[in-house]
Amino acid sequence: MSTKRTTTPAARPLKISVFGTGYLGATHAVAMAELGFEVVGVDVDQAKVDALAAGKVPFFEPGLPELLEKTLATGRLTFTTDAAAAVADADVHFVCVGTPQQRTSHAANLQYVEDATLAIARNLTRGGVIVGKSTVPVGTAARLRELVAATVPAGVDAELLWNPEFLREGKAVGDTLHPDRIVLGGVSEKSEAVMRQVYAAPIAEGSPVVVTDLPTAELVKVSANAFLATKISFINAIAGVCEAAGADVTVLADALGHDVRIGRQFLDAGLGFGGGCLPKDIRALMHRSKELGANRAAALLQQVDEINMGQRERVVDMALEACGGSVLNKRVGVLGAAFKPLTDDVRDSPALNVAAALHLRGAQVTVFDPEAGDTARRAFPTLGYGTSVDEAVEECDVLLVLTEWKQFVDADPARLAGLTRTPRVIDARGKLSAAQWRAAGWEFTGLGRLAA
Ligand SMILES: NC(=O)c1ccc[n+]([C@@H]2O[C@H](COP(=O)([O-])OP(=O)(O)OC[C@H]3O[C@@H](n4cnc5c(N)ncnc54)[C@H](O)[C@@H]3O)[C@@H](O)[C@H]2O)c1
Ligand SMILES: O=c1ccn([C@@H]2O[C@H](COP(=O)(O)OP(=O)(O)O[C@H]3O[C@H](CO)[C@@H](O)[C@H](O)[C@H]3O)[C@@H](O)[C@H]2O)c(=O)[nH]1
Repeated sequence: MSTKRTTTPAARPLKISVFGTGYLGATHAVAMAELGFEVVGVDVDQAKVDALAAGKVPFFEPGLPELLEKTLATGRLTFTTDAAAAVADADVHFVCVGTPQQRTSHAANLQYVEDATLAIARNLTRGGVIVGKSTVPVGTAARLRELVAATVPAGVDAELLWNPEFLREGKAVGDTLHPDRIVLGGVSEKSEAVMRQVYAAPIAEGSPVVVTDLPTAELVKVSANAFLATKISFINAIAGVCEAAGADVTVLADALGHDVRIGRQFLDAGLGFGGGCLPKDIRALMHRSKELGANRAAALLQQVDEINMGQRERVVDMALEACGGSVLNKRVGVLGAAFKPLTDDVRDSPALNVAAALHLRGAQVTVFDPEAGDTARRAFPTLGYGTSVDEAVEECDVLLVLTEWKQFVDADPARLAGLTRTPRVIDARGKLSAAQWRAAGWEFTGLGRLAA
């Protein structure tokens, strides 16, 4: 009996294009190359592409420069501004471009996502999978699908699916290589198989895969950020009660955190959330919820946003109070400019908002941040900047700790006290030891920690 042998051609390794090489896209491109794929990163910003191609990460992200250098050396990773060439050669195309907040409506600006998706669709010469990773309002992917269908050249088989990203800045490399979940929205059997190939390594490690429809995938992402934001605003609201009642919000948060249903993470009271994600994402969800008539979600998020922004005003008021009602001509030392430690990102930074508000009231502000000095200076060129903790502290009438970099938390309060005009500190992130600073002669105020 003769057996007919069917030979399946060995699968060609997938080639990947990544559109947008900012905080998300650069990390994703490097991580995909680290996983063994041939990757091309595409951006409209020539300077960014040149820097990455030369092995320089244009922002601060721990571990990324080393991995960029390593993957560039393999020859698997390249960067270009030539969308057509990048698309023609790849099988899977990730959309990682920005979705910033629109100035007036607070809705997400989807222009970049549309442009990048269209650039991919227009240049597809054979079948391909377009994978949305940017954070978008629910309903966007379905609309993009129609655009793609109307744009791809005749006979080309293109699919669009949504695979939102949950990485944190400062931990972006680890989060990308070892995601705590992989959400795939709107896949077909074929594109699901392709995505399982892309994420074979984390799936083998145990990352759960959630396969769902497009709207659910889009909403998982913004709901995750909305929940995190709500948790922070919750603890900040409770911090207000603690202050009024003479309780300590840090001890309270620790006690709450022992309940596994609540958990300790994202219960750090203080200056509140900022950055390129949480603030804009809750506002975009607020806007979209109203459009959809889901007014309760919009009302809840409005409160979350108001509580959060109120924390910045509260710290400004505390600085005014500390200086006897006015900061005019007072020297204010500010430790921290980034929206959180381990990043140089100052998008919607609470620290810089507070520094700028005090500057506007006539204070002589000196800001120091170990990594975000340059980005801060570009965003707020009129503020004063120091190059060390000492320079920010020197001759200050009040010191504000606005981002909890380890070097600020570990600083020696006794030595710093001697540099000031008046040793008076406001700990807006709740990470300093009140007892230690007081023992070193500082007048210490912390949000929600009056009793500490
Ligand atoms: N930063 C994060 O931690 C993070 C995490 C998860 C999700 N996200 C989401 O990812 C998206 C990107 O965020 P980001 O922080 O990386 O923004 P970013 O501003 O750092 O980067 C966006 C990049 O896209 C480029 N770009 C714009 N139009 C383009 C086009 N047509 N083709 C190619 N490149 C183009 C820009 O030049 C820029 O380099 C947003 O939707 C954000 O909400 C961000
Ligand atoms: O207990 C806490 C925890 C955080 N923050 C603040 O919250 C903000 C956001 O922090 P974090 O979530 O760690 O930063 P991002 O890198 O912006 O990451 C968020 O936004 C990303 C973009 O959407 C998502 O991918 C991540 O999952 C989500 O955590 C920062 O200003 C923090 O200082 C607090 O005030 N208290």
